[in-house]
Amino acid sequence: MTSDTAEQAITVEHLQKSYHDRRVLSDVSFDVVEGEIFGLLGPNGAGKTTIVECIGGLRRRGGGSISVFGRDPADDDPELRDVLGIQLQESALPDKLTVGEALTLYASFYPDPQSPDVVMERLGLGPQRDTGFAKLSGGQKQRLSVALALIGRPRVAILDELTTGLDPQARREVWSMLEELRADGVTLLLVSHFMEEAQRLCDRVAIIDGGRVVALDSPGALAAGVDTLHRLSFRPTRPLDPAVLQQLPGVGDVYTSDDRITVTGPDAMFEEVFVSLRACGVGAQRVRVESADLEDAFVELINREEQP
Ligand SMILES: Nc1ncnc2c1ncn2[C@@H]1O[C@H](COP(=O)(O)OP(=O)(O)OP(=O)(O)O)[C@@H](O)[C@H]1O
Repeated sequence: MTSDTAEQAITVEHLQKSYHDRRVLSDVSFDVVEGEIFGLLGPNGAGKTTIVECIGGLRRRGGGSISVFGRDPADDDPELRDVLGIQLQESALPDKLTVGEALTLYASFYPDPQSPDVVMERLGLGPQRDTGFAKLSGGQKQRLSVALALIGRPRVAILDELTTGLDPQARREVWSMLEELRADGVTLLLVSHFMEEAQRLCDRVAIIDGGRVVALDSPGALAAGVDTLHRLSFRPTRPLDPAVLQQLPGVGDVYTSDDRITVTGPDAMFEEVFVSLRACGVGAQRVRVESADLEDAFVELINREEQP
């Protein structure tokens, strides 16, 4: 967690980037405080990878400024390489290079690396120590790319869709590992499409859409922003035409799945729904009520952006 005395790990101000005259980042600003897990969320093509590649010094920005612990990634400063670990969506290594060799090689680039054995163990790659890169499964390649990003004991690690392609158990193991890293004071910048991941891990998230930051806050605060939205679901005791509920004041969506009906809307809709059910002579069984979460906030923010 962050403390009052923590310094800025990453500062991005008015970042702009175009590819062949097409503007993909128009004006992106945010900062990541030392020791926090910061998430970048957004739909496909929003510009998240471009942002992290500019921060990692892998892409030249078109405008604005970036600082990583006071260093500009555009300067190709060798000290930056020692403090920053980056795992990208698709990393390719020579087919025959084994997991053990790759980690030993990468460890040799850094002044104070972690032991390849420890990292292999932590990421469950021990059994693949002597397996060549081409023979690893998609999830094993993913674990290896995370291991390579962390081997140099970075102060800040950028992880782009690190759990995509991992099975649920491996995903949870990686989450625990990230929580341990945070406890060790490592700053983490995650790009993710998994709202559950962001909600569980991130201290703050920026939602990116169309090359801009459309919201930035803690997952809880973003969810609270759409907290007027609730989801009521129940099993009707008799068949019910969903259109009856759809026309009630305040009701947003009504959908049926298996034998359940789900209705979304503000607090005030509950009474309307139950009065209407009673009027139709329909009872409600196994009633569930859920409040908005980060995913609801994400969908609402992106929809809002898409409206003319
Ligand atoms: N090398 C490139 N040349 C031209 N256009 C590119 C290049 N890389 C990315 N783009 C475009 O820039 C935009 C932003 O891409 P980017 O990969 O940063 O998005 P993203 O938010 O990471 O997407 P995703 O969630 O799908 O990974 C997209 O429209 C993409 O097509």
